[in-house]
Amino acid sequence: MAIPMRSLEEYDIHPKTGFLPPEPPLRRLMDPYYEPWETMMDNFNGLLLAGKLRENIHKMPLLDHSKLVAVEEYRRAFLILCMLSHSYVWGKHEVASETLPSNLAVPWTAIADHLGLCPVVCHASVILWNYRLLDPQGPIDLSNLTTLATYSGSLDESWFYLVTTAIESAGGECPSHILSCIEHIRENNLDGVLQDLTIIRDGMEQVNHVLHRMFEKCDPYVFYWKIRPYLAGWENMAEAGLPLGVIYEGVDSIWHAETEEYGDISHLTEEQRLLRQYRRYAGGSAAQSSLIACFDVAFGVEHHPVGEKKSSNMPSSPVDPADRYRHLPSTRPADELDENGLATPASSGATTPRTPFKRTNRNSFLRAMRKYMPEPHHLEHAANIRPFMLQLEAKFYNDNALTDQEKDILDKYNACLHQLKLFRDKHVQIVSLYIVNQARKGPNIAHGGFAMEKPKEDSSKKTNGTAPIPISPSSSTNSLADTPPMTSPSTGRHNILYPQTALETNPGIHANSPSSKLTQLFPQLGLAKYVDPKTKVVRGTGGTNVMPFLKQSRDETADMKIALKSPQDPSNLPNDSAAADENEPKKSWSDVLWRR
Ligand code: HEM
Repeated sequence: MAIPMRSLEEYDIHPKTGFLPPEPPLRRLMDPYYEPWETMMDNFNGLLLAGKLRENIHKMPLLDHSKLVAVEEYRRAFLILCMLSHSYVWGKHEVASETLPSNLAVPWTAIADHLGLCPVVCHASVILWNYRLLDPQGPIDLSNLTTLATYSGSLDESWFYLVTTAIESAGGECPSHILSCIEHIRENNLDGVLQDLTIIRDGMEQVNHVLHRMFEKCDPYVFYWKIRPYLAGWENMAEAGLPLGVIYEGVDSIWHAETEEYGDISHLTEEQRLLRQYRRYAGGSAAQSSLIACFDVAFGVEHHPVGEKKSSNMPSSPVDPADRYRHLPSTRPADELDENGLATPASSGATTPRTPFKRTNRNSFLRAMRKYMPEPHHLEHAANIRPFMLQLEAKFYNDNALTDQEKDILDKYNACLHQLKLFRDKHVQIVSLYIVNQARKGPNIAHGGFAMEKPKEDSSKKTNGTAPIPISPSSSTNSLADTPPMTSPSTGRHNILYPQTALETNPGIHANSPSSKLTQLFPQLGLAKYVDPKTKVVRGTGGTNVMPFLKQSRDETADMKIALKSPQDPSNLPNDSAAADENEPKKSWSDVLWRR
């Protein structure tokens, strides 16, 4: 018997807006109890700029999340805590903080648990729950959107988020039609299937149209050097001084005598207890978009570990043995130690939340990203559309008897895949421009692109052409002025200002930091590298080797197209992937180039 489908509500899908909530997110928590958070948000960019954010956060009370009622309030609170916490950890020209104070960590973790998320910035917080309509009656598109919060206060950052919000809106009708398509397949309602696929294809075309607009108002330089650093999480961040992640104060240190947890930890040393407070999370990435993941699930796109599968369009490269994402990483470094203090491979995945994954997605990075999507959005439970298309293909070859309507359905399925492939084509170009090029070129000027007065030169201390570090005395105890430099002059001063962008592989661990002691005790933890020093291969949010990964993902999408070849016509043997797709445009030069 067929398993009944979950309802749209259970997936938290709206028929028109998809994964975006149908009403714009709350602009403010109205309960005066939460005023300390909202007041911080009123002054957020200013405090960060003035170097006063951390000290003001220290003065904030620890608020009880349980006074939040509606899910909209939880989402607003989550956005606030994402903004404050990432700014707290990364600062502005401050040393990254290994500790998140309890007044952020405790409510953030509880709210994340409530929403089925991890306490770290994610796509849902900055894209789905971070917009306002200029005209409340107007559409959710780029002519009518503005953001509620940004880290940098820049229009480029707003545009980066809003393009992505507008993508979610443009494809908003697709998720409900994916579910109805599956329902229509079960009912053998082929008119319905064709209609659903047509709507999905049109939505995807709109998605691609919006993605092209990223270039208009988001400057790649600003993105890479001023925005992306704040979206970084604390996984694979040894170079930034966070080899073990961040200590969530008060979260994993509250032990209740009546729970088994208490018995578990009573024998632990102080260091082991400290280690248990560290959490490691990937940062925010649109790879956490439920919409794109839902297309993959619907069309049965198979993703593999990078390099593992030879795609028809790409030479196979060896699986990168240094890629942390060959296994699902644990979010707590302590989980990687067995009782003897030895590291064990992290095979189990997230501690928050646990999700069963469908086998079509064998790429661990993409699977890991699922735990940064709101839990109801996981469509893995739903059957996908592909098995029906494979049935049609088999019918064609066995009986040579597809009806015109069945052929139309296959064509539409291919057309949807083609749109997804076009999306990934354009995305590869974007990443090349916004990340790879920026990382390779480095900042305009060595100290991070800031114009500043050249100090009087002391010829005896000249450092091979790099400008001095622009640090003014600050009241912050964590200011860079107080600490020894993290890099030698030859490795580039910008890494001191933007440690998240560091290309070299020396762990930037500070003397006397909690992690410096712990990494001596547990040297096997926390020193993962994210750039190959020889090739300078740039890795993404989670240590993925970005370009091979994204190109493989694009090719895996194209490979799913089902081309019907006439068995009578030998010139039409498989491999002519364009033949089945009436919508396949002529290859552009960039297409040809990207394929090389
Ligand atoms: C300036 C714009 C963008 C940049 C620089 C960018 C960068 C990246 C990077 C570096 C990755 C690799 C994984 C990671 O490290 O997180 C990635 C993956 C991904 N991004 Fe983007 N991205 C951008 C915009 C978007 C937008 C607007 C979307 C739409 C929702 C999107 C969807 C995805 C998806 C779905 C993946 C996973 C790989 C795949 O499914 O093929 N990205 N992106």
